[in-house]
Amino acid sequence: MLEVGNLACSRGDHRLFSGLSFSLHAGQIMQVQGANGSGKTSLLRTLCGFITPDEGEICWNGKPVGELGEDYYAELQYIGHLNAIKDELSALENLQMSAGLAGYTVTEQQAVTALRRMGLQRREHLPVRVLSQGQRRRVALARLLISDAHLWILDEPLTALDVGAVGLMQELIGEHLSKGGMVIFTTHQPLQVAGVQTRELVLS
Ligand SMILES: Nc1ncnc2c1ncn2[C@@H]1O[C@H](COP(=O)(O)OP(=O)(O)OP(=O)(O)O)[C@@H](O)[C@H]1O
Repeated sequence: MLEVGNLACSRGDHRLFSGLSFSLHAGQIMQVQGANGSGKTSLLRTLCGFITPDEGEICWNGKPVGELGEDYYAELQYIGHLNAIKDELSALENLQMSAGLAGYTVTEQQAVTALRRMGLQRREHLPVRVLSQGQRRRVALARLLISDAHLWILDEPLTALDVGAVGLMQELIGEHLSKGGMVIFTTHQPLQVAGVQTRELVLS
Protein backbone atom coordinates (compact mmCIF):
# COMPACT_ATOMS: atom_id res chain seq x y z
CA MET A 1 0.00 0.00 0.00
CA LEU A 2 1.18 3.53 -0.82
CA GLU A 3 0.41 6.18 1.79
CA VAL A 4 1.12 9.85 1.29
CA GLY A 5 0.73 12.20 4.24
CA ASN A 6 0.75 15.99 4.33
CA LEU A 7 2.99 16.26 1.27
CA ALA A 8 4.22 19.69 0.15
CA CYS A 9 6.38 20.50 -2.86
CA SER A 10 7.89 23.65 -4.34
CA ARG A 11 9.66 24.25 -7.62
CA GLY A 12 11.85 27.35 -7.64
CA ASP A 13 10.19 29.78 -5.24
CA HIS A 14 6.69 28.57 -6.10
CA ARG A 15 4.72 26.25 -3.79
CA LEU A 16 2.92 23.76 -6.05
CA PHE A 17 0.93 21.89 -3.43
CA SER A 18 0.79 21.33 0.29
CA GLY A 19 -1.16 19.22 2.76
CA LEU A 20 -1.59 16.48 0.17
CA SER A 21 -2.65 13.13 1.65
CA PHE A 22 -3.94 9.97 0.02
CA SER A 23 -3.48 6.23 0.03
CA LEU A 24 -3.58 3.68 -2.74
CA HIS A 25 -4.28 -0.01 -2.24
CA ALA A 26 -3.70 -3.11 -4.37
CA GLY A 27 -5.92 -3.04 -7.44
CA GLN A 28 -6.53 0.72 -7.32
CA ILE A 29 -5.87 3.34 -9.96
CA MET A 30 -5.67 7.10 -9.45
CA GLN A 31 -5.58 9.92 -11.96
CA VAL A 32 -3.77 13.12 -11.01
CA GLN A 33 -5.61 15.98 -12.64
CA GLY A 34 -4.96 19.68 -12.97
CA ALA A 35 -4.16 22.47 -15.39
CA ASN A 36 -0.82 22.83 -17.14
CA GLY A 37 1.78 23.74 -14.55
CA SER A 38 -0.32 22.69 -11.55
CA GLY A 39 2.33 20.17 -10.45
CA LYS A 40 1.21 16.78 -11.75
CA THR A 41 4.62 15.77 -13.10
CA SER A 42 6.27 17.17 -9.99
CA LEU A 43 4.02 15.04 -7.79
CA LEU A 44 4.75 11.88 -9.80
CA ARG A 45 8.48 12.57 -9.68
CA THR A 46 8.25 13.19 -5.93
CA LEU A 47 6.55 9.81 -5.48
CA CYS A 48 9.45 8.27 -7.43
CA GLY A 49 12.03 9.90 -5.19
CA PHE A 50 13.45 12.20 -7.89
CA ILE A 51 12.27 15.34 -6.04
CA THR A 52 12.60 15.81 -2.28
CA PRO A 53 9.35 17.15 -0.83
CA ASP A 54 9.34 20.24 1.40
CA GLU A 55 7.22 18.40 3.95
CA GLY A 56 5.32 15.19 4.43
CA GLU A 57 5.88 11.50 4.22
CA ILE A 58 5.59 8.79 1.59
CA CYS A 59 5.25 5.26 2.95
CA TRP A 60 5.23 1.92 1.17
CA ASN A 61 3.64 -0.93 3.10
CA GLY A 62 3.91 1.08 6.28
CA LYS A 63 7.56 2.12 5.98
CA PRO A 64 8.96 5.48 4.84
CA VAL A 65 10.29 5.11 1.31
CA GLY A 66 13.51 6.89 2.33
CA GLU A 67 14.25 3.99 4.67
CA LEU A 68 13.31 1.37 2.09
CA GLY A 69 15.55 2.83 -0.62
CA GLU A 70 16.21 0.25 -3.34
CA ASP A 71 13.48 -2.02 -1.96
CA TYR A 72 10.94 0.72 -2.80
CA TYR A 73 12.44 1.52 -6.21
CA ALA A 74 12.17 -2.17 -7.14
CA GLU A 75 8.42 -1.90 -6.49
CA LEU A 76 7.80 0.95 -8.91
CA GLN A 77 8.02 1.47 -12.63
CA TYR A 78 8.00 5.07 -13.84
CA ILE A 79 7.28 6.05 -17.41
CA GLY A 80 7.88 9.78 -17.78
CA HIS A 81 6.43 12.04 -20.42
CA LEU A 82 9.76 11.74 -22.20
CA ASN A 83 10.48 8.28 -23.54
CA ALA A 84 14.01 7.89 -22.10
CA ILE A 85 15.13 5.74 -24.99
CA LYS A 86 18.42 5.81 -26.88
CA ASP A 87 18.04 6.65 -30.56
CA GLU A 88 20.97 4.57 -31.78
CA LEU A 89 19.90 1.41 -29.98
CA SER A 90 17.22 -0.93 -31.26
CA ALA A 91 13.90 -1.35 -29.49
CA LEU A 92 15.16 -4.67 -28.16
CA GLU A 93 18.46 -3.19 -26.92
CA ASN A 94 16.60 -0.31 -25.30
CA LEU A 95 14.41 -2.70 -23.38
CA GLN A 96 17.36 -4.77 -22.26
CA MET A 97 19.24 -1.64 -21.23
CA SER A 98 16.24 -0.37 -19.21
CA ALA A 99 16.05 -3.67 -17.39
CA GLY A 100 19.78 -3.57 -16.67
CA LEU A 101 19.58 -0.04 -15.28
CA ALA A 102 16.68 -1.08 -13.08
CA GLY A 103 18.76 -3.95 -11.74
CA TYR A 104 17.17 -6.97 -13.35
CA THR A 105 17.78 -8.97 -16.50
CA VAL A 106 15.39 -9.74 -19.27
CA THR A 107 15.91 -12.47 -21.84
CA GLU A 108 15.77 -11.67 -25.52
CA GLN A 109 12.62 -13.77 -25.78
CA GLN A 110 10.91 -11.84 -22.94
CA ALA A 111 11.85 -8.53 -24.53
CA VAL A 112 10.65 -9.62 -27.98
CA THR A 113 7.38 -10.85 -26.50
CA ALA A 114 6.85 -7.49 -24.74
CA LEU A 115 7.60 -5.52 -27.91
CA ARG A 116 5.24 -7.70 -29.95
CA ARG A 117 2.48 -7.23 -27.38
CA MET A 118 2.99 -3.51 -27.91
CA GLY A 119 2.47 -4.02 -31.64
CA LEU A 120 6.15 -3.66 -32.59
CA GLN A 121 6.60 -6.91 -34.47
CA ARG A 122 9.25 -6.58 -37.20
CA ARG A 123 10.48 -3.39 -35.51
CA GLU A 124 12.45 -5.08 -32.72
CA HIS A 125 15.87 -4.72 -34.32
CA LEU A 126 15.55 -1.29 -35.91
CA PRO A 127 17.30 1.68 -34.30
CA VAL A 128 14.52 3.57 -32.56
CA ARG A 129 15.50 6.81 -34.33
CA VAL A 130 13.74 5.46 -37.44
CA LEU A 131 10.52 4.64 -35.56
CA SER A 132 7.47 6.90 -35.53
CA GLN A 133 6.59 8.90 -32.41
CA GLY A 134 3.83 6.48 -31.50
CA GLN A 135 6.14 3.49 -32.02
CA ARG A 136 8.78 5.14 -29.82
CA ARG A 137 6.17 5.64 -27.11
CA ARG A 138 5.27 1.96 -27.43
CA VAL A 139 8.93 1.02 -26.89
CA ALA A 140 8.97 3.09 -23.69
CA LEU A 141 5.70 1.54 -22.49
CA ALA A 142 6.98 -1.98 -23.20
CA ARG A 143 9.08 -1.53 -20.03
CA LEU A 144 5.88 -2.10 -18.07
CA LEU A 145 5.62 -5.60 -19.52
CA ILE A 146 9.07 -6.74 -18.47
CA SER A 147 8.85 -5.30 -14.96
CA ASP A 148 7.57 -6.99 -11.81
CA ALA A 149 6.83 -3.63 -10.21
CA HIS A 150 3.56 -3.35 -8.29
CA LEU A 151 3.27 0.41 -8.65
CA TRP A 152 3.12 1.94 -12.11
CA ILE A 153 3.62 5.71 -12.22
CA LEU A 154 2.74 6.95 -15.68
CA ASP A 155 3.11 10.53 -16.88
CA GLU A 156 1.01 11.13 -19.98
CA PRO A 157 1.29 7.49 -21.13
CA LEU A 158 -1.07 8.01 -24.07
CA THR A 159 0.93 10.73 -25.80
CA ALA A 160 1.32 9.95 -29.53
CA LEU A 161 -0.61 6.67 -29.27
CA ASP A 162 -3.26 5.80 -31.84
CA VAL A 163 -6.72 4.51 -30.91
CA GLY A 164 -5.58 0.89 -30.98
CA ALA A 165 -2.63 1.53 -28.68
CA VAL A 166 -4.82 3.50 -26.26
CA GLY A 167 -7.12 0.48 -26.10
CA LEU A 168 -4.14 -1.78 -25.53
CA MET A 169 -2.87 0.41 -22.68
CA GLN A 170 -6.30 0.31 -21.05
CA GLU A 171 -6.21 -3.48 -21.36
CA LEU A 172 -2.68 -3.74 -19.90
CA ILE A 173 -3.57 -1.48 -16.99
CA GLY A 174 -6.69 -3.57 -16.35
CA GLU A 175 -4.57 -6.76 -16.28
CA HIS A 176 -2.06 -5.12 -13.92
CA LEU A 177 -4.81 -4.00 -11.52
CA SER A 178 -6.48 -7.42 -11.58
CA LYS A 179 -3.17 -8.94 -10.40
CA GLY A 180 -3.08 -6.56 -7.41
CA GLY A 181 -1.02 -3.84 -9.09
CA MET A 182 -1.52 -0.11 -8.58
CA VAL A 183 -1.40 2.75 -11.06
CA ILE A 184 -1.02 6.50 -10.65
CA PHE A 185 -1.16 8.46 -13.87
CA THR A 186 -1.71 11.78 -15.54
CA THR A 187 -3.32 12.31 -18.90
CA HIS A 188 -5.03 15.05 -20.82
CA GLN A 189 -6.82 12.34 -22.86
CA PRO A 190 -9.61 10.00 -21.72
CA LEU A 191 -8.35 6.76 -20.16
CA GLN A 192 -10.99 4.39 -18.82
CA VAL A 193 -10.26 0.88 -17.63
CA ALA A 194 -13.23 -1.44 -18.02
CA GLY A 195 -14.92 -2.35 -14.74
CA VAL A 196 -12.60 -0.21 -12.65
CA GLN A 197 -13.41 3.02 -10.84
CA THR A 198 -10.60 5.54 -11.34
CA ARG A 199 -9.94 7.69 -8.29
CA GLU A 200 -9.20 11.35 -8.89
CA LEU A 201 -6.73 13.69 -7.27
CA VAL A 202 -7.07 17.27 -8.46
CA LEU A 203 -4.22 19.76 -8.10
CA SER A 204 -5.17 23.41 -8.33
N1 LIG B 1 13.28 22.65 -12.05
C1 LIG B 1 12.32 23.57 -11.95
N2 LIG B 1 12.60 24.84 -11.57
C2 LIG B 1 11.65 25.78 -11.46
N3 LIG B 1 10.36 25.56 -11.75
C3 LIG B 1 10.03 24.32 -12.17
C4 LIG B 1 10.97 23.27 -12.29
N4 LIG B 1 10.33 22.16 -12.71
C5 LIG B 1 9.04 22.50 -12.85
N5 LIG B 1 8.86 23.80 -12.54
C6 LIG B 1 7.59 24.53 -12.54
O1 LIG B 1 6.70 23.84 -11.68
C7 LIG B 1 5.39 23.97 -12.18
C8 LIG B 1 4.75 22.58 -12.24
O2 LIG B 1 5.35 21.82 -13.29
P1 LIG B 1 4.84 20.36 -13.63
O3 LIG B 1 5.65 19.89 -14.80
O4 LIG B 1 4.85 19.55 -12.40
O5 LIG B 1 3.33 20.65 -14.07
P2 LIG B 1 2.23 19.73 -14.75
O6 LIG B 1 0.98 19.85 -13.93
O7 LIG B 1 2.77 18.36 -14.94
O8 LIG B 1 2.03 20.45 -16.13
P3 LIG B 1 1.58 19.93 -17.60
O9 LIG B 1 0.11 19.61 -17.55
O10 LIG B 1 1.86 21.14 -18.46
O11 LIG B 1 2.46 18.76 -17.95
C9 LIG B 1 5.47 24.67 -13.52
O12 LIG B 1 5.12 26.04 -13.33
C10 LIG B 1 6.93 24.54 -13.89
O13 LIG B 1 7.37 25.62 -14.66
